[in-house]
Amino acid sequence: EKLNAFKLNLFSTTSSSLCSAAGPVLCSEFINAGADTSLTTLQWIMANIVKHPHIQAKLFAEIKAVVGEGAEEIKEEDVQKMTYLKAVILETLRIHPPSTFLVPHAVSEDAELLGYRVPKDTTVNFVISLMGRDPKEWENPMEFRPERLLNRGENGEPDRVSDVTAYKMMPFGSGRRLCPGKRLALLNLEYFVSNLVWNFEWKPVDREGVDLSVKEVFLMVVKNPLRAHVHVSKNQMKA
Ligand code: HEM
Repeated sequence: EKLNAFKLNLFSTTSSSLCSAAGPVLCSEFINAGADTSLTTLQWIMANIVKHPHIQAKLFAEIKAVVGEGAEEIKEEDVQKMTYLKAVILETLRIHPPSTFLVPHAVSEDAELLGYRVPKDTTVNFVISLMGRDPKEWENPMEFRPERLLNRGENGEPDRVSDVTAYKMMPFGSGRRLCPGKRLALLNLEYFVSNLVWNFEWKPVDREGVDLSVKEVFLMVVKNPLRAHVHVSKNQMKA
């Protein structure tokens, strides 16, 4: 309890006092909550990219359209222009959020949810791993189709990623306890995935395919770690 109270104080203190007094606790908190979740998600994304060559090709084409031929590294500012990349990452988080549950939440006053009465102080758990696969919300939910998360741009405007992560799927939670690392995590994933696809061509190992079975070890991880043939991309050979 003391530690939790301390952590709460941490988030409300000024950055200068954070640096001097509470920096190490904040850092370890962020490393614990941020490392495995990000790494697990990266594995799921790459597994889906290897399994679906047409998605890898479309991603490569988008990257090329943004950076042009011969670029060595995809930079932070480049990924902001890559809408399909963002949709691939979100589509992965829809089907494979690393966490099954959110941390338990509670209602601070009597509430009604979908016809159910939820009395004040009741603990509410969200099974986010099922939300993204709900056939009432998602057509053919187990199909990996990033396009479903894109809104077509009108009057020549570029496509946009639909903002569904707060209600139809919640890989980062929602509300005031929303994952504070959400933006950092997405940026990291966008950076890694774009560079991995730009610099290498990923193919499944012959006859093995890609196994998307899940293993629950606190997080929902890839049961049989991804094995793939990795080739230096033609683009980099030319460069
Ligand atoms: C793909 C990567 C990540 C996913 C899917 C993820 C997901 C989540 C989820 C579901 C929660 C619970 C939110 C809720 O109950 O409403 C959470 C909390 C948290 N996350 Fe993340 N996270 C990721 C990356 C990160 C990173 C990179 C950091 C830090 C740098 C981070 C720091 C935290 C912290 C400190 C909490 C606790 C917040 C609180 O209790 O109020 N996470 N995350």
